[in-house]
Amino acid sequence: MSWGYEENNGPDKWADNFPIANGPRQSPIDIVSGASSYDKGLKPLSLKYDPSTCLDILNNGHSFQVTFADDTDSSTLKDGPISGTYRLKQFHFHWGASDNKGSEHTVNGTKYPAELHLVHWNTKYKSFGEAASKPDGLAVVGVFLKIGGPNASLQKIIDAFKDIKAKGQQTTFGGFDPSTLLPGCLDYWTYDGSLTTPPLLESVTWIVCKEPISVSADQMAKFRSLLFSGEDEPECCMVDNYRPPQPLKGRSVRASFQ
Ligand SMILES: COc1cccc(N2C=Cc3cc(S(N)(=O)=O)sc3S2(=O)=O)c1
Ligand SMILES: [Zn+2]
Repeated sequence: MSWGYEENNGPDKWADNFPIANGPRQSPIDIVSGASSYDKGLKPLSLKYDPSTCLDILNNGHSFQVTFADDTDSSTLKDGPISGTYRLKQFHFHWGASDNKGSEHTVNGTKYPAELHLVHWNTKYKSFGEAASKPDGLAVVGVFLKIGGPNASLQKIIDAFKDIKAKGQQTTFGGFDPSTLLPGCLDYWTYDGSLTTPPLLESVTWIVCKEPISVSADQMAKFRSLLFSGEDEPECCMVDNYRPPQPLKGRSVRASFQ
């Protein structure tokens, strides 16, 4: 039985096969804004994405992800809390069965209906796979989604859902610019954490944007039409694919803004 988000294989069971689930720097966390400390040494994020590096969109049975060519420095994250150059590998989302839950990080206990993760790896390592096991190997930019007007950029992604409804389905997805998914203000919180799904590796510098982007209720309903299940299996809607907040265990959360 592989990991998932059901009662019998969900977040409370992951430690059985992935003991790091109870480690010292697990993600996500609840961000208590009043407890975060403004760090004037934090630089603004430098995100430079090249739409021509966008390759395909895949339903991996846990979420859907858009994958990028990462053999050059065409799509990168620099500055912010990190040093060096991190390359964009993929982005994906987590969301709820209803609009009152779905995000992984929470802010003062508030859950958003969804959360976008843009996954980058440190080019001081030879490959994504090698970087994923290093304490400074990955940097994930998290962006909250809140219910509001329809999001034209998200609609391009939603239009591809018909080709990736079931687990394992994939289709080409080119020319998409992920910077169109970023909020206007790039103020962020940052802390040392982990992957929020197995293998739960403690290799992530988290960069969580304070400002959410909008998604309409109808667009959120389209996310919930995707399936965890494969095309030959009983249909199981892809919803509530989020891990709840984990213990802070003494970590500090820094803010790039006052
Ligand atoms: C060898 O390490 C590998 C190899 C291939 C894929 C992965 N990944 C698995 C889970 C996972 C969870 C992420 S999240 N929700 O914290 O942003 S990002 C991510 S991943 O790095 O794509 C790790
Ligand atoms: Zn994620």
